[in-house]
Amino acid sequence: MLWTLVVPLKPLAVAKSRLAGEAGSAPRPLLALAFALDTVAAALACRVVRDVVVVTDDPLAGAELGALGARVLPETPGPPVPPGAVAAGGGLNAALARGARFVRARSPRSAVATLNADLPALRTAELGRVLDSAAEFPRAFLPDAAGIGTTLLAAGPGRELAPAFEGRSRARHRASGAREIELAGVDSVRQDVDTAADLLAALALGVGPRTAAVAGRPALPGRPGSD
Ligand SMILES: Nc1nc2c(ncn2[C@@H]2O[C@H](COP(=O)(O)OP(=O)(O)OP(=O)(O)O)[C@@H](O)[C@H]2O)c(=O)[nH]1
Ligand SMILES: C=C(OP(=O)(O)O)C(=O)O
Repeated sequence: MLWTLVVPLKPLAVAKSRLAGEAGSAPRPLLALAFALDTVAAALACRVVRDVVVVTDDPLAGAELGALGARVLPETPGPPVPPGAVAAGGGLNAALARGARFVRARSPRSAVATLNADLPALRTAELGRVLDSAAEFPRAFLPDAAGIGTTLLAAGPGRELAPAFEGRSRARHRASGAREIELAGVDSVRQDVDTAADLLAALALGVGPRTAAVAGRPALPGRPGSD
């Protein structure tokens, strides 16, 4: 099964607020952008990913992610949000639902999965295994490394995504009837980065080249875009 991924991204100026003052000298918006670029580059290289739709109102991130090959959907309908202004938006679940509607309006039988934009260690082969596993169920999700949240929520053809992110979303997605994916060896798909400790864990797994450059660390060899 081939998937269209919907990747949500907050405006960089307000993204990754829990990293504020904790991630050494790297500016937080640059880290947030690097995480998103490494996440989307790895996703675009995945054999079972047909395309990637990024839902964001951030003009810089939109331009850079578009240049990688993602389709960029503004989160706020209407005229573009001026640089420096932060759109009101409807929050993460509204952005994801908007992305899923956009995909299904064009291709009603698409398999759709959300993927968080803060997975800088994401490995293409591990994402492929998670999506292959998700294809066995009408809806499925992958818990984050902390075991509290969710990094990926998938809906097969004809199924509503029904995203219930924010906070304790693992329990919410399970209660919604989505199947929890219990694969071993997919740490890079689970390792979201919210805190300085998460960033250290991602660096230990090996991050993509853009995060490595911003964080001042070597990139994981063999990652898309690393040289
Ligand atoms: N488009 C969009 N994406 C969002 C929104 N809220 C969160 N996200 C994205 O959803 C994913 C998971 O969000 P969080 O881990 O809470 O990331 P964050 O909001 O940047 O981090 P904190 O500021 O520390 O809460 C990341 O890819 C975020 O960029 C939103 O309102 N709109
Ligand atoms: C929004 C979520 O992520 P985080 O734990 O990164 O806030 C979530 O897992 O539902």
